[in-house]
Amino acid sequence: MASRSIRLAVIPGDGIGPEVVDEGLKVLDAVAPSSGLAFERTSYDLGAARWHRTGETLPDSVLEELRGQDAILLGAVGDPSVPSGTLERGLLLRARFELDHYVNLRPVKLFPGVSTPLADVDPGDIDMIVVREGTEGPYTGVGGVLRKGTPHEVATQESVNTAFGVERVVRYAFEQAAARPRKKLTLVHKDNVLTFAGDLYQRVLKRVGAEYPQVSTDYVHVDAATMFFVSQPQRFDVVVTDNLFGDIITDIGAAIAGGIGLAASGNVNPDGTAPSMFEPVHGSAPDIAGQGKADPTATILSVAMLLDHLGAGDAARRVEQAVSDDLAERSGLGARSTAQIGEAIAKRVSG
Ligand SMILES: NC(=O)c1ccc[n+]([C@@H]2O[C@H](COP(=O)([O-])OP(=O)(O)OC[C@H]3O[C@@H](n4cnc5c(N)ncnc54)[C@H](O)[C@@H]3O)[C@@H](O)[C@H]2O)c1
Ligand SMILES: CC(C)[C@H](C(=O)O)[C@@H](O)C(=O)O
Ligand SMILES: [Mg+2]
Repeated sequence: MASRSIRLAVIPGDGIGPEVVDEGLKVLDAVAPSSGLAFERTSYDLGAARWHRTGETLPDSVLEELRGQDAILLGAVGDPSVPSGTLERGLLLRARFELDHYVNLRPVKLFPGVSTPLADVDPGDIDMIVVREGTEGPYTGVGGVLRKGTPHEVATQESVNTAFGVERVVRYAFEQAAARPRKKLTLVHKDNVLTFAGDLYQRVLKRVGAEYPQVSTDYVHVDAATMFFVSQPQRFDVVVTDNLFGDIITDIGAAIAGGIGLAASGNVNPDGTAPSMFEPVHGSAPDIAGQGKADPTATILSVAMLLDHLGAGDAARRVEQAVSDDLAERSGLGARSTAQIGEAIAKRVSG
């Protein structure tokens, strides 16, 4: 069978980013020959080291190169030696915004044999997808500061929500819900306080929902959602929420599903006007960087999402199965290094 050629951009980034990406690529190399895809990889030197050297975060020329790729795999960005926000906004958010990643897809699933801090959880109780809006909300950078450094300083950070932006992400979430057995979509917001944005989300949910009579909908305030994630995770099937709420609840989602080292994500451009970008939910973890302690599983599961996105569903399922088998045996294996976990999963995929 002739393989379809895929241009894959790899952005290892900072801290544990390069360590976990190495393992993700080992697994990709193991599955690629039987995936129907042939990957041509280009690695991009972006992150703290480049910023120190050149002052650049994501130069226009690199952004244009990224646009020409079919998909992107990213490790993590951010480093204590760089002012907070410089790389997060200048590199990661710039890529998400410029490449119109309006869906930030974050599955929250407890794999068999993985321990969760929650008591009395049955298999299947933690199995949801968070559809986080990716290009709007409080993330756009609208706002500013007056009288900085004085006792009268005023800092504003506005949440931008457009009918266009809300409708497209809500519609995507309905499509996800319609394709799942439970067919349930929960809007998570804070419409009792953020009345303008919350009301827009509510009206769009109702209007678009009329086209999906088979999907049941409900609404949970974000503060209550943080509680229900921990006390009744089985309430949730597909969740749609804004950019900031989605950021916060998916770290909780990671914690209930076995830890941040297992949480995968895709920054998806569903219209295909630019490449989608896959990355673990976690950050650069400076506290453990360079020690071989990082769990590469989140990145490996992000590789599975990347394969799925590229139409290689069978290969994606094989990677997920290999991860699931590895996780099922993990508790008996003692501590393993980043590379040992990656190699064990790659071996399962190959053989
Ligand atoms: N997508 C991204 O690139 C991304 C996401 C989150 C945070 N960040 C950035 O990363 C830096 C650190 O942020 P933070 O400390 O809030 O979040 P973090 O996710 O990097 O780390 C939080 C905690 O989780 C642990 N952890 C994270 N990933 C792990 C893994 N794979 N295996 C084992 N343990 C893991 C860390 O050791 C740390 O104790 C900051 O600069 C932040 O802005 C980047
Ligand atoms: C680093 C930061 C910009 C990012 C976000 O807030 O989206 C991160 O926390 C994430 O969850 O991917
Ligand atoms: Mg986050």
